[in-house]
Amino acid sequence: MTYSPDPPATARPVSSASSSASVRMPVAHTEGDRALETPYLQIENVHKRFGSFVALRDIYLDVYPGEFVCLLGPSGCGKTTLLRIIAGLEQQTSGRVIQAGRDVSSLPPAKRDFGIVFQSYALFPNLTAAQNIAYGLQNAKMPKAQIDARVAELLETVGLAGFGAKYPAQLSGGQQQRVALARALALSPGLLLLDEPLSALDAQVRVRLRTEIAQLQKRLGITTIMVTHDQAEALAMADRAVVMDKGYIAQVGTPHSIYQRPTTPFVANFIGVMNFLRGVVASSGQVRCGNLLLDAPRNEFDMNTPVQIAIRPENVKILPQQDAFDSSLPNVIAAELEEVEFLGSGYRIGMRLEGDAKDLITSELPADAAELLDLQVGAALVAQLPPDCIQVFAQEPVRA
Ligand SMILES: Nc1ncnc2c1ncn2[C@@H]1O[C@H](COP(=O)(O)OP(=O)(O)OP(=O)(O)O)[C@@H](O)[C@H]1O
Repeated sequence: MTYSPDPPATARPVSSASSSASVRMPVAHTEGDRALETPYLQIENVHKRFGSFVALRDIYLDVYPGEFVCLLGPSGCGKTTLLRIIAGLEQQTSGRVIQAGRDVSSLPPAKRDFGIVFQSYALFPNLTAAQNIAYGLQNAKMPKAQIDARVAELLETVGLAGFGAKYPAQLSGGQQQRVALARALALSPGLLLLDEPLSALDAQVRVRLRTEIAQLQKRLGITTIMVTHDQAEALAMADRAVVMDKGYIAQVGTPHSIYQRPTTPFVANFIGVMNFLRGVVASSGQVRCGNLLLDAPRNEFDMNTPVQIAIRPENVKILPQQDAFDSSLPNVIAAELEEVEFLGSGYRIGMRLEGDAKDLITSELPADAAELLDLQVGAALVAQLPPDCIQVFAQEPVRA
């Protein structure tokens, strides 16, 4: 599945309930060619309250056949609640869930068409791997010979051929999660729901399994929605990520577009690392941060509007000392090295800008570039903030 890197976003209507909330914008739901397709799953204006607490508001989302969508956001933003509503494990306060053209909004989970994997494996401890996988097939009254063949096929699919007779306690966390995945796929559901399926695993298994799940999902072509709070996981696995904040959708897009063009400081700060510098608009293409006048992309803000400019650490360049005097280069600034962190493949450094802004700016450097520099704390550095790598946002609190 391919998406254009800079797709035209289509917007869905904002409900009357949301029109009063100026921070909530119509959200982009589909990208590129997919906007012309019929969605497999449609979330229409879903709201969820627990008592007086609003857990979800104005949720519109279209998920396309075969798509892998990640619901991503900080703890408590509502991603699990949304997944549970899609499964029918939680009832929305209002709004509709349409799957394969069928309104499933009020159907119990058993009447819906999905397989689900939870964070906590949730296997029956007294059943073998094969029996766990066979469980739903037996309930569906499939003949035994067919069940045996299907279980063998599923064990093979999840890389556990030969492990069918083992009990959960005899399997590693990663293997148990593969069994849970095979069980979720057993009845060939139309939709696969994954609720933080990797978060209980150690880092290495987690990375291996995420690649395997993503490959399997593509091979099977099964429409998949995964909840995660791990942005690296979402960026690595998803066709599209849905970034949520405090019960609403902050941005939907390909991992690439969300990383490169976050639409709010919250998204910019949540996905990857972002430097922010506060300032005021000096002209449509310039922002003044303290005594620094920085070139920035043209923006729509009025003169003197308080704004913040954002730039990713990997885009902050460290220049040779002599370039400090090269007036043809834009946004060259003097800084003092304050922190050095070795990342393995390179270094992350923190620099205090000279002048009255005194902000701390982070830069990431490949090891070979860093080795040419004097990375002693207190060293004078010359940094550059390339204007085409800068985004200008309204000044609002950065929430993370
Ligand atoms: N049954 C419930 N009763 C009351 N409040 C609830 C209930 N379930 C969830 N909430 C609240 O709704 C909000 C969203 O919860 P949810 O579990 O969807 O968040 P999340 O984004 O999945 O967070 P986490 O990553 O920590 O699991 C939270 O503030 C949570 O406390």
